[in-house]
Amino acid sequence: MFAAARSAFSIASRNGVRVAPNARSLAAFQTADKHTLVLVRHGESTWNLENKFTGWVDVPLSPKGHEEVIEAGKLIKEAGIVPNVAFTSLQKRAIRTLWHVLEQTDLMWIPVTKAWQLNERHYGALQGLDKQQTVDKHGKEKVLIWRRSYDVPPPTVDRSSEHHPGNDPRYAGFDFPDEWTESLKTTLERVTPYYEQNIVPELKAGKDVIIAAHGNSLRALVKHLDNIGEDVIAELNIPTGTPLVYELDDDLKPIKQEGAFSPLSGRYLGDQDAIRARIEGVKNQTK
Ligand SMILES: O=C(O)[C@@H](CO)OP(=O)(O)O
Repeated sequence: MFAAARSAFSIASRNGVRVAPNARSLAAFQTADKHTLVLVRHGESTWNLENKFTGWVDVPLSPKGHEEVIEAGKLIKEAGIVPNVAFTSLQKRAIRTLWHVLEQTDLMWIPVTKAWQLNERHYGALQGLDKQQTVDKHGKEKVLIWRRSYDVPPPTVDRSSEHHPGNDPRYAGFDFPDEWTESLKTTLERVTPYYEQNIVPELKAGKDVIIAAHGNSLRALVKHLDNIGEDVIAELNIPTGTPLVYELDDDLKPIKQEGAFSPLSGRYLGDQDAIRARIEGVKNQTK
């Protein structure tokens, strides 16, 4: 939405005041404009720094990660983007990322929803292992298949493992299989329904949305948004702490942005060379 109209719309809604004088002007509000969806992968975590498979292990941001996402918040503010609602995972590296962004944009008051469906992909029995040592043990090809193939999951953990979600109180009330791990495909199978059922209604209601999440949960989401093929998504890496801005049309289909890195339609905010270097860094975690 146009900034002024958007803020009038959201302030009036917030105060419970009737916003649009009649249904026709409300429709005009909603059709004359684009919907903005901002995706942010968390900043560098302590285990990104140590090069360990992380998945659902709840590690914090590193000092550099904090800096990255403070900068991400500033970039969102400078771009004039004013999200109305926010979503994140149950993991502190993404939650803290969102907090920094909302602080920098002076939007700490907007509604925030946390959902496990936006978590990082569960890395099964690889969680906690050093990525390079895993390459040395199993070979580069095998590890690349575990990291980036669409549907080959890493080895599972069972209920006796500290990494099984059944042993973590935050997942109480959710029923996970005894043998648990996730591929990008199964990650997509929980991210996409969550997006459709919980985030799409917000976008359709005229809200602009920010999602702070993870490398692989966001790979799943952009695969869905941009209809990216299984082979192509294997090559796609998402940099830490870098806002990725989608503009969606009335059917919530992405509108290709100028400067978008193919195959994405959204554009990254910030120094484009530095972003390319960050993407390369993610790729090279297993050389
Ligand atoms: O370890 C992880 O959970 C993820 C993201 O940090 O790693 P990768 O990029 O190897 O999928």
